[in-house]
Amino acid sequence: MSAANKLGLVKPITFVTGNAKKLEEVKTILGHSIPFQAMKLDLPELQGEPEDISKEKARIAAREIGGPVIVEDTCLCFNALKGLPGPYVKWFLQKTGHEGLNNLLAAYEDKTAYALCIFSLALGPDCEPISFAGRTEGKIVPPRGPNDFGWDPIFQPQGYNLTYAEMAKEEKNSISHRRRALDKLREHLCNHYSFDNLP
Ligand SMILES: O=c1nc[nH]c2c1ncn2[C@H]1C[C@H](O)[C@@H](COP(=O)(O)OP(=O)(O)OP(=O)(O)O)O1
Ligand SMILES: [Mg+2]
Repeated sequence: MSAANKLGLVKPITFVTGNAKKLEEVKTILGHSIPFQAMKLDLPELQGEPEDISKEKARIAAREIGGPVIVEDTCLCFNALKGLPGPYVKWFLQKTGHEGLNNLLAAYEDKTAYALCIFSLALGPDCEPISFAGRTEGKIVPPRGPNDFGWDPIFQPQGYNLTYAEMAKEEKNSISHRRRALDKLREHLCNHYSFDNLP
């Protein structure tokens, strides 16, 4: 789409999340490529398929903010468990910790897993959200590395001997589920919108 056909955004996009670590990564990955502001809100933890959850989160956030929003929902999916715990990993982590997540796989040979991040963009309360998914393959291992962010210590991406937690931040951000989803979101936004009219 040529520059003339791009829609000029007049309201800044708000990234809505209650998770400071997510925000830190999103800021680092997007840099100044997309102007956005952040709003800390605890959105409901929904049930269902990952993309439906992310879209519904965006609808709720757009109603709360009354303008353009992005949200994301992150899943940790175990292949032996057909994708579970998936979107429910937050509760498994909170209640059973890294050990409990490892134990879930004790009965299975297959320790492979993937990290899935689905961003959804809603331009306003009455707009249908669009989603952008990023996925990184790996396996579940006993925890190694600093316990800074969620399940990072137990996820070892394919092709690496390090867990996400052991990797330098730039290295995680270069291959992560979040990075891959944000690459798609950034491309979509840059192709369709201009940010020149923003206050
Ligand atoms: O890169 C990551 N590395 C390690 N752990 C991660 C990552 N990304 C999310 N996580 C954790 C946070 C939460 O325990 C669960 C996702 O749940 P999820 O609902 O998407 O996140 P949240 O409630 O913390 O923030 P939000 O307000 O954006 O919903 O996985
Ligand atoms: Mg959440």
